[in-house]
Amino acid sequence: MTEPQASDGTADPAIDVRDLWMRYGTKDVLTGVSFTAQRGEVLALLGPNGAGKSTTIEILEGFRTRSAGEVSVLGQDPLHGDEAWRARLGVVLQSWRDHGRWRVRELLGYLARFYVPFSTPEVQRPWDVDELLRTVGLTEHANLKIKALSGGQRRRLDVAIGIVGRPELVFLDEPTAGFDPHARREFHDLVHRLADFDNTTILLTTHDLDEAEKLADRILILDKGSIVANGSAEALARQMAQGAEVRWTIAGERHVHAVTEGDPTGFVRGLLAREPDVVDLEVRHASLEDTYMALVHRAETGQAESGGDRPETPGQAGGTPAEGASSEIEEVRS
Ligand SMILES: Nc1ncnc2c1ncn2[C@@H]1O[C@H](COP(=O)(O)OP(=O)(O)OP(=O)(O)O)[C@@H](O)[C@H]1O
Repeated sequence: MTEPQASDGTADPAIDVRDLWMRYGTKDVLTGVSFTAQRGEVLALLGPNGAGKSTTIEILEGFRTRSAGEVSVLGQDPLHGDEAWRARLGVVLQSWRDHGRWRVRELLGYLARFYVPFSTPEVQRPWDVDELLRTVGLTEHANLKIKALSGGQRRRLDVAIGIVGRPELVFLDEPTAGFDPHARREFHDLVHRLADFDNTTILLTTHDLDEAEKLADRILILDKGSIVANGSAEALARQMAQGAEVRWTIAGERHVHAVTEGDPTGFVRGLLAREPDVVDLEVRHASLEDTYMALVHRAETGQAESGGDRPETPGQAGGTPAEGASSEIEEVRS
């Protein structure tokens, strides 16, 4: 795919949002959101319920009029996007329940035809329907009525509908809700394929942090209308100084040590040199869930970027790296 080049020779970002504000009545739900997505990047937009994720996505899709700020999506202001611009976008909404009487292949074939006029030498539109059915794992269900599909199959169809026009940018709102683990794995492979081979830019929302960590090049955390974190899962963990936790057993006694800075390998090497009887050695890095909980907690309690108490992150049996705020701490647990 040929990418548009900016005057400085770099590719234009697929999404460029600057100081975006949204007010519903007297309530500000977005208060100065800024971020970009480069071509081929996979971004996960995370945040608690009501944080403003759907509002942000709907503004980018051109379905909602913003109160203030600058927004460019594939080089266009979404408020003025024409049909040709819309044909370059794919949208997978949280759910839609019409077309129940249509059959799967029939509906995809019908929708595919709308994209024919928007085919270009670089991007041939639409996607071949049988190939698309194979890609999303619906070949066996191609002749079923849509109302006869299971929830997960229906979600695969939603994804197929979103990408049938071979979009350059796809918005996926909680795409794998209702997927079984196998379908989820297949969907993740599809996202990687779209991003890596077709250079498709993907912005997804999810409440599944494991999914965000697996799929996203970059994670944006939105809380109470503003972006409180923007970076890879590793960068966010570093930003929160959430290092690793080393656990081991000596003579039946369990030990835990938090390494809050740098690579835990040095600590492990020293430990093994010092204690030849170590067994059951484990190194556990902070999960995205640890980091997410810490970042949202920090944003909501107004703690400063550096310093302040590090919050406890709930739901972590046996403690988290964040709890061992000092690398001097060494606990013994039996
Ligand atoms: N049309 C509307 N009119 C008034 N308030 C709205 C409207 N749509 C959303 N809101 C409010 O804006 C805030 C952000 O909602 P939004 O749906 O963008 O959040 P979200 O992050 O997508 O949440 P969730 O994770 O629950 O889907 C919420 O407080 C919501 O009540």
